Amino acid sequence: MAAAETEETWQTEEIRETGDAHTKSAQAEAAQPEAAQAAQSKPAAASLTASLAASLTETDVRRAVAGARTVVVKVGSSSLTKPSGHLDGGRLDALVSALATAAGEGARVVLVSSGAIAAGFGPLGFDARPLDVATQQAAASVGQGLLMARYESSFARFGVRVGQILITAEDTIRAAQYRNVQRTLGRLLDLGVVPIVNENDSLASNEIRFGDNDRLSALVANIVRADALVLLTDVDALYTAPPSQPGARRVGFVPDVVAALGDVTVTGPTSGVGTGGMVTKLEAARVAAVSGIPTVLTSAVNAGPALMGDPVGTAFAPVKHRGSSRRLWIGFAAAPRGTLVADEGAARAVRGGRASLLAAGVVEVRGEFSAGDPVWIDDESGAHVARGLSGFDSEEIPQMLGRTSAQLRRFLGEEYAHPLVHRDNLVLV
Ligand SMILES: Nc1ncnc2c1ncn2[C@@H]1O[C@H](COP(=O)(O)OP(=O)(O)O)[C@@H](O)[C@H]1O
Ligand SMILES: N[C@@H](CCC(=O)OP(=O)(O)O)C(=O)O
Repeated sequence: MAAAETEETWQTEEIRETGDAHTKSAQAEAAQPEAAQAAQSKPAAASLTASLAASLTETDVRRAVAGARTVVVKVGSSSLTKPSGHLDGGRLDALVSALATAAGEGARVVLVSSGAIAAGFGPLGFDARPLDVATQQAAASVGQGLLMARYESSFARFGVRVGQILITAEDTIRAAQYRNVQRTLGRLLDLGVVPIVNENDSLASNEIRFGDNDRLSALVANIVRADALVLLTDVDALYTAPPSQPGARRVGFVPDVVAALGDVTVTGPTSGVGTGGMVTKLEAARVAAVSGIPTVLTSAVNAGPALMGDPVGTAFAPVKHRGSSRRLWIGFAAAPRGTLVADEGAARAVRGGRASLLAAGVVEVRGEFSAGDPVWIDDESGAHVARGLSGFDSEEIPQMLGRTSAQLRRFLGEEYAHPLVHRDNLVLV
């Protein structure tokens, strides 16, 4: 690696408000007339800025990781597999040794493991990672089984049991299914099992999928209320530019990942088997940071030292505030399926962070979606205001537009007298 020697630390500048509405409390009054909503809405910016003030030092972050009661560790395909499309058992065993040691010391460990596709294409006779979705899904189906078999035997060396959890974005954005995932993960941890999580690649449809396990790991960290997130990859740390570029400097500590995003050059995967590259790892660190979770990013061979709090890789400070975990899922988990266009008053009320989106303030519906699907809420100029879960199927909505709750009740029935998007189901963007 041509990375240079100088270690760099970003100083915390004034924290910018970046549209991280996922951190904003939108516990709001029930839907009200627009004027009342606007009058009661308090600007969230001041409290948001205060809550985003990152104040932890690198030592604090390292200590938090070492002392984490619950830790989520994500490992990438390139750290577990060979370019030929087969598992690299030796590297997998080394990772498991580090995780089992942490578990043996009392940590509740969740492993988010990539590698299903990368471990499956070789046994299927392909020379390189397949490009078409159907073959990727077939490879994942084969590779996931191989991966779990190897994890089971490797953890068994330490008397540790593992459990497989395959998640689709679709399974988890709805409240009931989200709680189901949360409950299963919690119970596995209570039973002393190491849950091994991956996206359900064989079944996830392309339109609605995480696509990368970096973001998934941050969301899982949120769902299990982890105390730390460790991202393991094939590079020892974050650099100011892709490490192959001359002059790239290693970054030891990032006090404010939001500000840092503008200061580093990152690219997608370079390994041929990874999917998101450094772009999605920074996104994961950002999601973790706004969830109040410290993150360390380093290479898989550094898993043990990272978990012990040694100064390896890059440490990312969290912000103080821990947002609602379910809101994060709404904000990050899935691509919106359609759009509800809000009029000026409704857009203002929603932006205020305290209002549901009522049919009375919606002028247009676009796209085809079902109740519970994620949708954009746009203003009339086309700017995104929020993401939310629709309360109705798209085909039901046109007859509701512009009508008050009383009119909806009278003309369409009680079941229609509800917000199109309830305030608990939306996040500002
Ligand atoms: N600024 C950067 N600092 C460090 N690595 C970077 C940067 N920009 C791009 N990368 C690349 O990101 C790669 C890791 O991403 P990826 O291949 O998706 O790994 P994984 O399979 O572990 O998810 C590294 O090998 C590195 O080449
Ligand atoms: N879910 C996919 C991996 C997706 C992914 O994020 O891969 P990577 O960039 O290697 O962490 C698989 O198991 O093949």
